[in-house]
Order: sequence, then C-alpha cells, then structure tokens
Amino acid sequence: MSVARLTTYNFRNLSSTAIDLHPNLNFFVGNNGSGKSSLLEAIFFLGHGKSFRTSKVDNIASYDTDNFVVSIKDINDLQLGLSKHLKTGVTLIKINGERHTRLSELAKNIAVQIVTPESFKLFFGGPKERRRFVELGMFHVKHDATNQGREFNRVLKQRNACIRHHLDKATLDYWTTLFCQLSEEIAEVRSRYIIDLITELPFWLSILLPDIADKVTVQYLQGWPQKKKLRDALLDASEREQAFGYSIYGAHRFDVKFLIAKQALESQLSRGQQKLFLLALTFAQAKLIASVNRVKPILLIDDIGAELDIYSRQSLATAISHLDCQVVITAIEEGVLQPFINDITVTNNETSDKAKYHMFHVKHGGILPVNNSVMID
Ligand SMILES: Nc1ncnc2c1ncn2[C@@H]1O[C@H](COP(=O)(O)OP(=O)(O)OP(=O)(O)O)[C@@H](O)[C@H]1O
Repeated sequence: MSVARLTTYNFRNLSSTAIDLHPNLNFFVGNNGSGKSSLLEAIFFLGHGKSFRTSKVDNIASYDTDNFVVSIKDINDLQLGLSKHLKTGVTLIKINGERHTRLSELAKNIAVQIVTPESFKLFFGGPKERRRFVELGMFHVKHDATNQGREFNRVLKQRNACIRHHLDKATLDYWTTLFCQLSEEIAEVRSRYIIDLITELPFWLSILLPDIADKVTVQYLQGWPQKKKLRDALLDASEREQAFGYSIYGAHRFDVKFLIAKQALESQLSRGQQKLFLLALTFAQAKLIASVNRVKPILLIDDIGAELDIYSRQSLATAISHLDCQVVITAIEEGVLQPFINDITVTNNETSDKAKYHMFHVKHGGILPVNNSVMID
C-alpha cells in the first residue's frame, strides 16, 4: 500500500483536509506548531490504531470536538478508514466500506514505521521500544507468527494470574508447559527474523555510517538465560516469580542489543550517529517488509533536520533513494531538504516528465501543495 490520498477530519489542529501524496517521496514544511507531526500522527494512527505521542486518544480530536476520522485511499482504490467517537468510545474500522472489529485487519493492509527526533532515545533507552520495533516487523514479515503471538499472550496472562493468586501446583504446571512450548517456538521464529534483519543491516550502515559499519555486532536475547531450558530457568526462579507476581522469563522478555567494539552502542555513538543507526535499522526492516510483497511500507520521518548535519543528510538522501517505500518527511525549513531534492533529480532521470516528489507547506493546520500536488477541499 502506498497512500494516494489522505483525508482527516477533526484531527488535532489540521483543517479537514484531503491531500494527494506522491507514491515515493513527500515533504511537509512548516514552522513549529503548524501541524506537521499531527499529519504524521494521522497516518500512524491508521496503521497502528494509536498515536506515537500520546496514549490518551481524547487528546487527538480537535479541541471542542468529540470525534475524529482518518482515512486513506491507495493507488488501487483500496480504502481504509478509522474513526473514533470520544463520548461512546466507539472505534469504527472500515476497509473498502465494510466494517471490521479488529485493528489487526487494518494493520494487515498498511505498514507504517516512524522515526522522530525522540525515537533513538527511546529505542536505545530500554527494551520496550526495541520489542515493539521487532514485533512490528514480524507482524508484516512472519505472518504465521501472529496467531502464535496472540495465543502466547493469552497463556502468559493465565500463567501470571496463577502466580499472582498462588494457585495450586497442578494448575501452574499446566500453564507453564504451554508457556514454555510457545515461548520456545516464538523465540525460534524471532531469532530467524532477527538474523534476516542483521543480514540486511550492513547495506544501510555502509551508506549511513560507513566508519562503524564493520564494528557493529547484534545480540538477540531470547528472554531467559541462553544456555538453559526455559522450564529449568523458571523452576530456579520460582521464588522470585512468587515475589514479583509475574513471569520473569519467557518469550515476552526478549531483547536485541547493539554493540560497537563490544560496548553498548549508545555509550559509543553521538546523538546524530544513534539517529542514523536507528534509520539504518528502520530501512533494513522496511526492506524486509517490502520483500514479502504484501504491503509496501510507509516510512514517516519527523523533523528530518534534527541532529543531522549536511553530510549525514546527504547520506540519508542516498539511502532513501534505495528504498522501495513511500516516505513522508517533515522539516522546519525547506533548505534542510535540499540534499533529498538534489538526490532525486540525479537518480530519477527516467521519470523526468513526472513529479518526483510532492512538497507541501503546513501553516496553522492548513496544508498547501507547493508543486505537482493537488489539494481537494
Ligand atoms: N487536540 C488538538 N486540537 C487542536 N490543536 C491541537 C490539538 N492538540 C495539539 N494541538 C496544537 O496543534 C499544533 C500542531 O502541533 P504539531 O505537533 O503537529 O506541530 P509541528 O508542526 O509538528 O511542530 P514542531 O515543528 O514544533 O514539532 C500545536 O500548536 C498544538 O498546540
């Protein structure tokens, strides 16, 4: 899927808009507070059923309104829509006009990844974001693992309840057997996915961070001590589990660690370099998602100029030109985008008669196309 038209209604400060996006590259330029991130948030909301910057959905509807709508149409006229009514709490999901109840149905049709100026701090700051990142990729690449993941979450909940309520040993044993079996199956699929990701990564690092590309190692931590069977690890930890009241080992506790010369990456790289590393990883994942051919990924990059000097932006422009994705970029100033625009002009000669990108100005929530794009009220 690549978004041909995006429509929003009552979304943050955005005026009700319908904008036509370019299948590859789109730039949104505007001052602080103009609505650029809100626009990315709208696209992200459709892909994930939630915001990347708040867990409070009420904050998203424009002030003094009680519902909002985001919908998109792709180049094949596939239509996806999501609306939320704040008073009733009802979320309406529509695919080609038909009502659906599961957000995952929507997510099957659209793969949205985002990098914001805060992303790298969250990503390298703790396992939660890293887990989210890998799970998003697996959802789109290893489709069979989705049901397994759902079943795992159900079993994990049951096992945690057994621990918390000190249920009898036979009941805990029953859930532990299922829990171990599913954990091991998921860890296996996940490790294969992470190997694919690591295999893809050097190409992007060679463009974005050539000086460190060959010094990076990646460790996959499965969620329990590597050399132990999960059941044995849980047995050894049973007292601690009773004290904590939840499963302290299992597939849900996995992590991925990035090292440079055997040291944690975040202790070795500058902020700009960490951002480039996360972009390389995001591009590697986008490439994997695109390769399974179900959906073409959509990549959102908020405030592309933040932390990046002109050389880094030039490398980023080169990397983007190798992607088979729809990319939506925001910036505070048009000058920041020059390397990206130059790069397209050089690499896309064969389509010289067509628009190579769409550029929009964002002002007080209004979105105006600058060139080769159409705005419809
Ligand atoms: N629910 C809402 N209804 C109306 N306006 C809102 C709502 N929530 C936030 N805003 C306002 O929307 C404006 C746009 O915010 P947004 O984060 O999209 O700006 P931005 O262009 O990304 O800015 P920056 O460059 O500073 O990141 C802000 O002025 C904000 O106060």
